[in-house]
Amino acid sequence: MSRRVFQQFTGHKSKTFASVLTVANLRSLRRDALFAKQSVGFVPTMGALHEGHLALIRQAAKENDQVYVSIYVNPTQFGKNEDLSSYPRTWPADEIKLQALSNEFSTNSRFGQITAVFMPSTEEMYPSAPPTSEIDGQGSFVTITPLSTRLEGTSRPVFFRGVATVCMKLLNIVQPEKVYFGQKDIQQTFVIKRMVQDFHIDTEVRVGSTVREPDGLAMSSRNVYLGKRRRKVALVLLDSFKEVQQVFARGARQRKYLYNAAMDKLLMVQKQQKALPKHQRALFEVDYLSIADPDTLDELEVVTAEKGAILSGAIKMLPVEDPHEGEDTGLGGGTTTVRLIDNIRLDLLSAKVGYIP
Ligand SMILES: Nc1ncnc2c1ncn2[C@@H]1O[C@H](COP(=O)(O)OP(=O)(O)OP(=O)(O)O)[C@@H](O)[C@H]1O
Ligand SMILES: CC(C)(CO)[C@@H](O)C(=O)[O-]
Ligand code: BAL
Repeated sequence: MSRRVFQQFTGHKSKTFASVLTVANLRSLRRDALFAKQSVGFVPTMGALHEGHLALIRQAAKENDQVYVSIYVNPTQFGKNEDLSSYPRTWPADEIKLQALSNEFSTNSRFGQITAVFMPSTEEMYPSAPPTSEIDGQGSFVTITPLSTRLEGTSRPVFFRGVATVCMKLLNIVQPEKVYFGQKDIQQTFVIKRMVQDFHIDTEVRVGSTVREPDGLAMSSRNVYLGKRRRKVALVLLDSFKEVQQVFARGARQRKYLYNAAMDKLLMVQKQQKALPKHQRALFEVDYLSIADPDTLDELEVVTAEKGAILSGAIKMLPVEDPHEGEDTGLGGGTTTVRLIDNIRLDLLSAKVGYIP
């Protein structure tokens, strides 16, 4: 929807943001901001915007004069058999959400303005060579090891190389005072912080809390693939974290007790689902469960009450079996495996009241 049509549709007088396609144009805007002594906060995304993204943009607008958002589905972070081609691309809906936010900010002097939405082409982002997703592919890459090789990196071996590479490019282009990432992708925040530190990038990394659906499921652009049946079972990962919170609140500190509390829950629900007829069940596989140091993301053998831990994991919701006529199987008809990640901060205070931080 064009901006004019949007205004007619909503009756709002919109504050305009520039949709920027090239590095040169983005840099020119950035120079204007610098000369005007306006601070810039930057929110990188892959689009298909939801409340998680909007919360990061709100945080950026509270802390900066100007907000730049990027929408770019970065090919190098997708493995060869991952969902690059089917990743949701929803620009008209994204534009409406950004415009609504922009209007909200323009009526409140405590908020900065969304100034630019950067939507580069792949030729613009990878100027000298076509991007590759091969593990041993050639190209100009940023690798942050060993952090990138564990947890998410085990299942997605090129993922963090792609993320670090594209974020390095984006940070070089935007040069924001602050850059915003979501806690939902916790390992990504560690990789980016390490990159910023090790390459002396002049920006502050800010991490926004995970935004959840009313029942607790972490919002994710990929949730649209789930459909009703898998959506119900998808909560099992968070439920397994709640089991860990309970045993931690009761005094368990050793990894094996904490780990087993989560795993028992996951295996129990898996068994229940397997026992159901094919047309009713939603099967899933556990990819990993991690209980890690909140400062380093190294796995912990013992979790102390003082320090706590980051509890994270990933499950794969397998394709919907025997869908019945008219069943809501989600975008893609239930044929795709949907990989879900989540994490919580495990600490005594929140464990005692079962709060999900
Ligand atoms: N539920 C959420 N709460 C807070 N931040 C989020 C949430 N979901 C995503 N983000 C953050 O938004 C930024 C852009 O993420 P991205 O565009 O990949 O969306 P996504 O929902 O994570 O999609 P995906 O399905 O690929 O996981 C990242 O910093 C990510 O951590
Ligand atoms: C940070 C990011 C935009 C890089 O492509 C992506 O990994 C994401 O959306 O989390
Ligand atoms: N939110 C992380 C982007 C990805 O899963 O590819």
